[in-house]
Amino acid sequence: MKIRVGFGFDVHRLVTDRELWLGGVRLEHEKGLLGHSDADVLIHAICDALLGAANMRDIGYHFPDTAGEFKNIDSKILLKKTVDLIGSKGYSIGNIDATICAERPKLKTHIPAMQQTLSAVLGIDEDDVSVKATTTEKLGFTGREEGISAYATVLIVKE
Ligand SMILES: Nc1ccn([C@@H]2O[C@H](COP(=O)(O)O)[C@@H](O)[C@H]2O)c(=O)n1
Ligand SMILES: C[C@@]1(CO)OP(=O)(O)OP(=O)(O)OC[C@H]1O
Repeated sequence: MKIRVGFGFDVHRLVTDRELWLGGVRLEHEKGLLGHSDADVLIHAICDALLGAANMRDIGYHFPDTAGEFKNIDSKILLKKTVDLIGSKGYSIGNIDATICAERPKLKTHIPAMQQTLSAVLGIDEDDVSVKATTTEKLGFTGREEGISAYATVLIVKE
């Protein structure tokens, strides 16, 4: 059995007049994340972690932000495509551990919905998808609520 680890990181800017999508879940907030897609920063970090683990470049390589087909796309679709990409190299997902850095909104009550949504798209147990949240204690761009960042670590396996 081959076991590989991967790491992903992403940032998107918070702006008015955009929906806020995190972990495949739409949250009520006065601002949303700006991007070519729905800008789901958590899903993008997970996609990059999965692609990195399989040594298959990154999200922008497979889904360029210059392509009309990805404009405002639901990032859950990109996540499913990413699972299929690593599957084409024989890999399946062991587990995922991720952290969202956001001053606001409070995310703790939404974490179970994110875990449920992500595990369904990924085709793995909810117990294998960990999502955590932290503020950055009002420091930096996340602390000033200019943006939200996310980090993800994954383990993938090939029998
Ligand atoms: N957007 C967020 C940020 C944090 N949480 C929860 O609060 C806990 C404490 O956060 P600190 O940044 O002050 O350490 C954190 O462990 C999360 O449980 C949250 O729900 N939403
Ligand atoms: C997802 C893609 C594609 O719609 O666009 P964005 O939503 O701008 O997100 P980013 O994290 O910059 O990653 C790559 C992209 O090509």
